[in-house]
Amino acid sequence: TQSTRPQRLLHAVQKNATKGDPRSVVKAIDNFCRQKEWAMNVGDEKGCILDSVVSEVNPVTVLELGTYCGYSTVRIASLLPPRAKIITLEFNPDYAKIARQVIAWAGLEDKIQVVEGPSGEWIPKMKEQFGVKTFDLVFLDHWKDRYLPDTKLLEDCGLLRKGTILLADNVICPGTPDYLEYVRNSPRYKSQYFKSHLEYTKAEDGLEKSVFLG
Ligand SMILES: CCCNc1ncnc2c1ncn2[C@@H]1O[C@H](/C=C/CNC(=O)c2cc(-c3ccc(F)cc3)cc(O)c2O)[C@H](C)[C@H]1O
Ligand SMILES: [Mg+2]
Repeated sequence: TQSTRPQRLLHAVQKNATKGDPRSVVKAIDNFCRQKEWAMNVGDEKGCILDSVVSEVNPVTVLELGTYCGYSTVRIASLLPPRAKIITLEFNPDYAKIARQVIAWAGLEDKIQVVEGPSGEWIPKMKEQFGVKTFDLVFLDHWKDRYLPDTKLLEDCGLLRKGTILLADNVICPGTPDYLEYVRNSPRYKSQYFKSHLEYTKAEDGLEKSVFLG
């Protein structure tokens, strides 16, 4: 039977990346997407902005919405201090399966918890199921029309604290207009746009970094 693109991406990692070396996993995926098949990873250009935000925040508890193949999960986890953790939500079991294998190849299983299921169900359970008090950093990269409802859900569940950083991918392409309007106009956020390009292309895209003010 025909393989899927995520399966081919995983094989490229297993073929070209060094087991236990997260940055070589990131490189192998970027090379695969540049040379073989485009895939919707945050990519190397926006990835550098992601790296700088993660390094600046130095988070202990991270939430990622939308794991896909685990590219940004590995990229973030590779920069986390020893006891820090990232919980990543993925509701498609096939993608979750691929992501777990990419994460295993990077040797980052101890820092990453892949949770299978929809964000709407799991966000309200974060405290009781995973002992999360609040998140230091949230990376939004799932369906674009879910950024706003899930942000409001995070607020309502008390999972954001004064200073929590929300970092959102694709605010230009494909675009998240309702989310942008909210974080840029709400008195509860201080928002900043990082202009970049859609992964592996010359099209404009960017990341929106928003600080929750409490
Ligand atoms: C109701 C469930 C919500 N809760 C959920 N809970 C858990 N997991 C969820 C939820 N909603 C979705 N997911 C998972 O997250 C992933 C979804 C990722 C979506 N990403 C894009 O659509 C995109 C498109 C382009 C793009 C740009 C230009 C183009 F021409 C083509 C494509 C670029 C980009 O960087 C992009 O990130 C994964 C596929 C999906 O199973
Ligand atoms: Mg994206």
